[in-house]
Parts: sequence; C-alpha cells; structure tokens
Amino acid sequence: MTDIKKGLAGVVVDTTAISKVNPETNSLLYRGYPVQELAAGRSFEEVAWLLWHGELPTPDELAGFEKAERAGRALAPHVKAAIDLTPVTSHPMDVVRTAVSVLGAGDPRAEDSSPEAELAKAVSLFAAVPAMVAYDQRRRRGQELVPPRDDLDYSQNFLWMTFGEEATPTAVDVFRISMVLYAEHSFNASTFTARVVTSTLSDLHSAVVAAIGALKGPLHGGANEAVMHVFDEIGGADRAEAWLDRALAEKRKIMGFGHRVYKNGDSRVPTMKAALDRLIAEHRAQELLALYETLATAMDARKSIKPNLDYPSGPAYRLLGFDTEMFTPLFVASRVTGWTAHIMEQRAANALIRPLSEYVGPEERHLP
Ligand SMILES: CC(=O)SCCNC(=O)CCNC(=O)[C@H](O)C(C)(C)COP(=O)(O)OP(=O)(O)OC[C@H]1O[C@@H](n2cnc3c(N)ncnc32)[C@H](O)[C@@H]1OP(=O)(O)O
Ligand SMILES: O=C([O-])CC(=O)C(=O)O
Repeated sequence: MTDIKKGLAGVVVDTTAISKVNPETNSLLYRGYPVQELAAGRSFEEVAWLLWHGELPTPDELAGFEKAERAGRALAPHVKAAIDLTPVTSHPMDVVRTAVSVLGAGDPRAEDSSPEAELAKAVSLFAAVPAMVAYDQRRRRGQELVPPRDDLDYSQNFLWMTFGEEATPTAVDVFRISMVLYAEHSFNASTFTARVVTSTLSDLHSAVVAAIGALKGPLHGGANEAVMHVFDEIGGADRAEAWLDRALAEKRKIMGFGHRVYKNGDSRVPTMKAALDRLIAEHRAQELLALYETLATAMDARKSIKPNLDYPSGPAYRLLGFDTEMFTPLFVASRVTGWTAHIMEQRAANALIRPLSEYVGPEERHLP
C-alpha cells in the first residue's frame, strides 16, 4: 500500500514567501519579521499591507491605504439586507460567510483576476468584514447598527461599531494584537482551502467563502469559541482538574490545546497571554485567570499538550465584550489578510491542486 500521509501531515505541497512557521525555534515570521515585533508596535493596517505587498508601507502608502480602508467601512445596503435575511438562530460564521458571498456577487471586479483587481478586492474585504461582524452581534442583541467613524483606526472603529462606545486604550491594543497574531499562518486548513479554490482559477470571493467554511470547524478557528464553552462548562478553577480527567477519560479533544505544526507550544501564545493578562487586570477577572492557569497546567501534566492561540484569545474576546459565537468571525476579520495574500500568491504561480487517492472500495464488478 502507498505510504499515505493522512491529513497531509508533514507533506510540503508548495512554496510560500508570506510567512514561516518554525516549530524548532518556536517562531513565526510574516515576510521575515517576527510576529511578536509586529504585535508590539505596528497597526493591523500596516501588517495587512506587509502581508499583501511583502514590505511595510511607507508613510504615504499607509496614508493612502488607511483612506481606502475608511472609505470601505460602511455596510453596503445589499449586504445589510442579506444579513437581515439570515435568522438570528444561525451561527455568526454562516452570516459572515453569506455576507462575504453577497459582497462578492455585487463587486464589479468579481471576475477580474488581474493583480490590481485582486488587491482592490482584498482591501474591500478587509474594510467590510468588521461592519458585518459588528452589525451581526448588535442585531442579535436587539440593537441598531452603529455606523463607522473615520476618525478612528481599524481596531478602535471595530470596537466602536460593535459596542457603540469608545473602548479603553487597553481594550483597543489587545484587540489590535489579536488581529495581528491571527492574520497569517502558512498552509493551515482554511488558507489551503483558499488556495485549492484559487487553483481552479475561480474568483477571490469564492476562495474566501470556502476558507470561512474551513475556519468554522472546532479543530481550526472554531476552537476560540469552543474554549469559552469549555470554560463555561467547567465553571471555576476548583473544578478544572476533575473536569479534565473526565473529559480525557471520555477521549474528548480539549479545545484550545494542541497543534498540527507546533508540538512544544504555539509561538503566538505568550504574546496573546500577556495581552489577556492586561485585560484581566483591567477587569479584575482573577477567577478567569485561575481557571485558565489551572486547566493549562493540568493539561500539560496529563498530556504534555500546550495551548494554541485560541486558548488565550477566547477569554480575551469575552473580556472585550463579544458574545461567544462571534469569536470565530473575529478570526475571519483578521485572517482575510492572510487568505487574500495566499490567493494572490497562488494565482501568480498557479498549478491545479489535485492530489491522488488510493482506492480501497470493491474490485470491479458488473450489474447482474
Ligand atoms: C488557530 C488554530 O486553528 S489552532 C488549532 C485549534 N484547534 C483546537 O484547539 C482543537 C483541539 N486540538 C486538536 O484537536 C488537535 O490538537 C489539532 C487538530 C489542532 C491537531 O491535531 P493533529 O496534528 O492531527 O494531532 P492529533 O489529533 O493526531 O493528536 C496527536 C495526539 O495528541 C492528542 N491530542 C492532540 N490535541 C489534543 C487535545 N486538544 N485534546 C486531547 N488530546 C489531544 C490526540 O488525541 C493524539 O493522541 P493519540 O496519539 O493518543 O491518539
Ligand atoms: O496552522 C494551523 O494549522 C492552525 C493555526 O494555528 C492557524 O491557522 O493560525
């Protein structure tokens, strides 16, 4: 039998110049820059530009990009109408998937795959997704849409549109850090999905819609939501160890732990955990911290499995005030940068992605 790499584990399928995940050194580089350095002081707008163009923007380039982003923030009426048609009982990932699809269907550049058009569509998505997510949370709470403000940067405006009030500097900074850390991670399942769709010469929005579908699952982006369900199920630090023993005995996967590439901890976790600690201090959320630490320590002791980025992000998004089901759409808002960078890279040096399978069904047979 052929040596099958189930789940493509360990298989190198192409080259990329966008990011480098190195589990040996526990590092993650975006276009050569350590993600920790970018998270320390760069805006999410600068990081988006870096992922698309390969270099950080000059002041003029950044000013032009910020202007375009601000101009694209408002929720288009046909996209709002589509969101309003989706039931509030649906999962918010289904809503953002639908809204992105409708945005693409109305984009006059939809079928134009020139580099200029692809970049313009990427910028339009980057600018538009926050309003989709913010409005979806508001309508579920019975609240009116809050229009964007163009005196605010991306992160400030995202929180403004969601909550209708200006967030604290700590909240804005923690949100920005989460966006920077979630932006890109090489050939993860959703990015690979986007590249597969692009490889058929399909359009950019189709690739992003497919990627959103891949991200939704709890083995991938859906884990940030799932982590919070676990915390709610456990209820408090004093119950964490007994809960974990039971869950492991039932062979449950513990959400927010483990990774296909990193085996000694996710390179982004220390940065996100430090950001979470700042929110915990601001909210005096010591109980949440105790649960976080107790579960992570117990998981390490039982299985030697470390947290991934979704583990600190889930509690951070809760403290920022987002409803739990909105956490993975926040991941979408960030990862749309990495997806679109990969879509452009795939298109620039395309080969149809079409692997082989080994047939294990019945031998040839014939109808009676
Ligand atoms: C931003 C992101 O998308 S990061 C990923 C977010 N996903 C999660 O947090 C979901 C929980 N984690 C998992 O399910 C896995 O760790 C994955 C899917 C992320 C990676 O999985 P894989 O690379 O396929 O590793 P695999 O599932 O084969 O795990 C290897 C072993 O560790 C165990 N293991 C890995 N992760 C976990 C976990 N979270 N809980 C319990 N056991 C685990 C597996 O059961 C397996 O044990 P076994 O060899 O005794 O069968
Ligand atoms: O790389 C992966 O498999 C999953 C992940 O951490 C990400 O997409 O950020």
